[in-house]
Amino acid sequence: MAVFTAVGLGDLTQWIKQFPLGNAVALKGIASGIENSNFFLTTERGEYVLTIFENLGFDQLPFYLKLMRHLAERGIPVPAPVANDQGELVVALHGKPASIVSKLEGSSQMAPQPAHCAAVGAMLARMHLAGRDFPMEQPNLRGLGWWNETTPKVLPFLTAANDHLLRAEMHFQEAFAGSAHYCALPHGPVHADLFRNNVMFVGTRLTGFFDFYFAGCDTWLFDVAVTLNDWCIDLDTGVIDQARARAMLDAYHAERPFTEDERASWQQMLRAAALRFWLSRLYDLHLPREAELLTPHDPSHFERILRERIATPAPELFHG
Ligand SMILES: Nc1ncnc2c1ncn2[C@@H]1O[C@H](COP(=O)(O)OP(=O)(O)O)[C@@H](O)[C@H]1O
Ligand SMILES: N[C@@H](CCOP(=O)(O)O)C(=O)O
Repeated sequence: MAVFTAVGLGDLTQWIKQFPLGNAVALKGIASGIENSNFFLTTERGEYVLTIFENLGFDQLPFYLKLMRHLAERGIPVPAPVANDQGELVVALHGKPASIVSKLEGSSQMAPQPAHCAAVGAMLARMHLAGRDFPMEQPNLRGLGWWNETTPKVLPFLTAANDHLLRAEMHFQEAFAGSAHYCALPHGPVHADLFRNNVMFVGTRLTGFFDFYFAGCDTWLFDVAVTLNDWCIDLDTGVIDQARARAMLDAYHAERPFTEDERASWQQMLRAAALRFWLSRLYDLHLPREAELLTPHDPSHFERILRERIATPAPELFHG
């Protein structure tokens, strides 16, 4: 159950009038999701998703919603936020920030084939390019600074072997972040959490990216690494599936060619992307906040991926 704030159709009768959507005619809570209260909302104008944000505040939300609007206006299939009569994308509902976005068609593809991975790679590259002229700046709030803050908080819960792994990897990533190759990486707005459950498909047709609430400005390669570490692996072992990885990387490269600095940074970035989710899962498991993570994700999944990325050479980022 992921409706933390109860809302009924009656609550929307007056509230919805500030939006150019006509009357609300149906509202249904969405059971999946772990962070916010989400509802499918039908109005006289169509199908939408109403989200009440349980953890993010009014100050933080404009970055995410304006980024989604920016991308939608440039033809990237992402939920388009609906502005109210004051031009606001975030408005209060039951005292919490809320927004209405367009509903994407399709469903998540949890057993992707190379064709799905190619579609995700191509769209990710198009999304990066479309974000180049987005004027707002917000760092990736789950970047190196957060890793440095979080590491000492989770270390007391770790085995000796994992304590060693985390300290050693943090050391390695600090050095990587200071390298000349890293400093030359192309960057801009990134999704930063483009897992299988955050993309919609109808068959092999990609119909949308959603859940932009970890987005921020970071290297594009980090986004590729996060995405590949979820879409192109054997989930039991963390080992990269070569066919799916090749399909994703080649499709990305065809839309936005990778650079030599990215090639030189690829293995390190796959490790960084694994570390990021190992750390957040450790944090959420051992130091949970209220109204979050009803069932914490398993940190050992990303510990396994990190060990695997350290031990095994990465597939070539691009040929030639
Ligand atoms: N714009 C959208 N269009 C269609 N379905 C959506 C949309 N946004 C969310 N959903 C549905 O709601 C579910 C929960 O959304 P999600 O963003 O993952 O929630 P949370 O932020 O709470 O984790 C998704 O799995 C998806 O099925
Ligand atoms: N993808 C992250 C958790 C974020 O959850 P989401 O439902 O908001 O995508 C993980 O797997 O740790």
